Amino acid sequence: MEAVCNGTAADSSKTFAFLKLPDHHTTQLPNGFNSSDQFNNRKKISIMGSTNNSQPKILTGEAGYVLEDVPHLFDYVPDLPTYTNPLQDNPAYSAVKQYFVNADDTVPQKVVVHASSPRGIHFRRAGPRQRVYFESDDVHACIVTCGGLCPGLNTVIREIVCGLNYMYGVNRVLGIDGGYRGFYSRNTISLTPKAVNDIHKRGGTILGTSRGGHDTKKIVDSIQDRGINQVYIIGGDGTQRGATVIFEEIRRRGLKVAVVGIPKTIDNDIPVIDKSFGFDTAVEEAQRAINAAHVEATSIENGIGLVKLMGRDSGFIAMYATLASRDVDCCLIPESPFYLEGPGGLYEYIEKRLKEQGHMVIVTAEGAGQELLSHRLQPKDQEDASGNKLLKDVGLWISQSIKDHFAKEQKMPINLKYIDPTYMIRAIPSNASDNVYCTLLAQSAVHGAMAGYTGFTVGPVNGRHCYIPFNRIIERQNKVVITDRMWARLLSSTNQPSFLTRDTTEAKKVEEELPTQLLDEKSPNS
Ligand SMILES: Nc1ncnc2c1ncn2[C@@H]1O[C@H](COP(=O)(O)OP(=O)(O)O)[C@@H](O)[C@H]1O
Ligand SMILES: O=P(O)(O)OC[C@H]1O[C@](O)(COP(=O)(O)O)[C@@H](O)[C@@H]1O
Ligand SMILES: [Mg+2]
Repeated sequence: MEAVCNGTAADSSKTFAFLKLPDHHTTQLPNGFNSSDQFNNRKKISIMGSTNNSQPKILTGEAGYVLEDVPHLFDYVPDLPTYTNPLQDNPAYSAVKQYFVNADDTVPQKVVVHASSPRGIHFRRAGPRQRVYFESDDVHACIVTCGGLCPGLNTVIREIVCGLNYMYGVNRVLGIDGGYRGFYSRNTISLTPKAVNDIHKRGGTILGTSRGGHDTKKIVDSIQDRGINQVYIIGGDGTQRGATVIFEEIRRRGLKVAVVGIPKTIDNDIPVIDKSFGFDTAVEEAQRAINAAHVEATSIENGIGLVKLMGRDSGFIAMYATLASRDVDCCLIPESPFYLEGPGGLYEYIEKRLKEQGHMVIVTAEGAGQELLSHRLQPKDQEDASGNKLLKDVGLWISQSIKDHFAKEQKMPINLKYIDPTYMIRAIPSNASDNVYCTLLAQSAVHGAMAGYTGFTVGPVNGRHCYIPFNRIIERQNKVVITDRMWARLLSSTNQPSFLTRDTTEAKKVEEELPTQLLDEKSPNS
């Protein structure tokens, strides 16, 4: 490959721009975007952020244009050579009109606009670049999977290995065994296209996973000792937090190591991206549990089928599974507080439904109603090894509460069947659409690392894959907004009460708290 040496932030002319945008720090940044792969129309753009610390890298342009950019290796490694991208000689790409994404391509976060709207926040478009910052023979990549299982993990692993090999001729890829702690306490696995050929057909992760055990210093020591220069980290919100501190430590040490996050969350609680891999599969598989609950409920007098689905803080799986099924009479999610007793409560609704149709199906997300049972079942505030709050089993609690209520004064004989398919759902392989999605995620991740970007998570924003800075991924959780039309669609489909009637002050509080968070964002469920 032909090597060209670029100037870097360190040796560029020091132009500083001071700007203030809502929700971001005002910082100063040397105007170091002197790579051919950066903005060509640089004159129009002011830069905010910092190239050598962990402040967001924000560029602003005309008409309210804002680019929330991702770090690049040349931000802190001086005199980096670049190479021609081997993709241009790849037969698979020979018929493609434009191999490489335009260096100026960015993707808007907000697609619904008015004539007078500012252009708003954008992210750098993912894809292959004309020049790469690694020579194929020099790449030594590693892949790690952390957190809970999710359909599609093996597909992402497979496609990173195959993408690196088939597109960039990279032969050295290590699998880290058993999550973050595997960096320093376990053996590694050599990953070749042959070794990963069939793994997408299996659930789980061939690398193993774990919670807890994140020791940043030991992890980066291990990366440095092994000579790894591309780190692909697949995991949820906790994992992306871990990836952020690994990236910061790598930058502090001045290492030429690209750190790339691939978002994994079965319950879709990662913000900014359209949706996470495994989510479609989970919604589809949840139908089997809901169908079983429906069959049980309709086969017996006053049958109630209750299904608990994943979703600690975000009720997307429950909401979409309910909307997809049409057999569900009531969906309970963490974002929408509910109550049992009195007018407008769950008991009243159950009684009404049983009288009307003789059966009913209830779907609850695992995080729903936690405030109602916070003082029951388990001693309070237990955590898993990663520090996630352990939830009480809302399914068991609701089952018992409903049974007790209808048994009281022999009110009404009911037959309740409780189904918890959590681990059966998350252990299956991904479905066809998630498999395609995983391929795009993995290939976008590989293109980004080869192009020298680092400290980013990859994911689709309004259908286009983007490089999103870590801070945007970890700053908040994606949640169902119950004042959006999607939740209204659900309420009108199930005819369940909104549970906002008991106490108008409670209702008002919910309204005040929830809608504003997404006003400036694309709401994924609107
Ligand atoms: N704030 C954090 N800093 C560093 N590592 C973290 C942080 N939060 C979680 N982790 C690590 O990330 C890994 C996965 O986190 P976890 O919350 O269990 O799953 P998920 O990534 O699916 O949310 C664990 O090894 C955990 O130690
Ligand atoms: O029993 P485990 O392995 O801790 O996993 C249970 C948790 O994993 C999940 O499926 C996913 O959680 P993460 O996104 O944090 O991995 C949750 O819905 C559930 O509470
Ligand atoms: Mg998590």
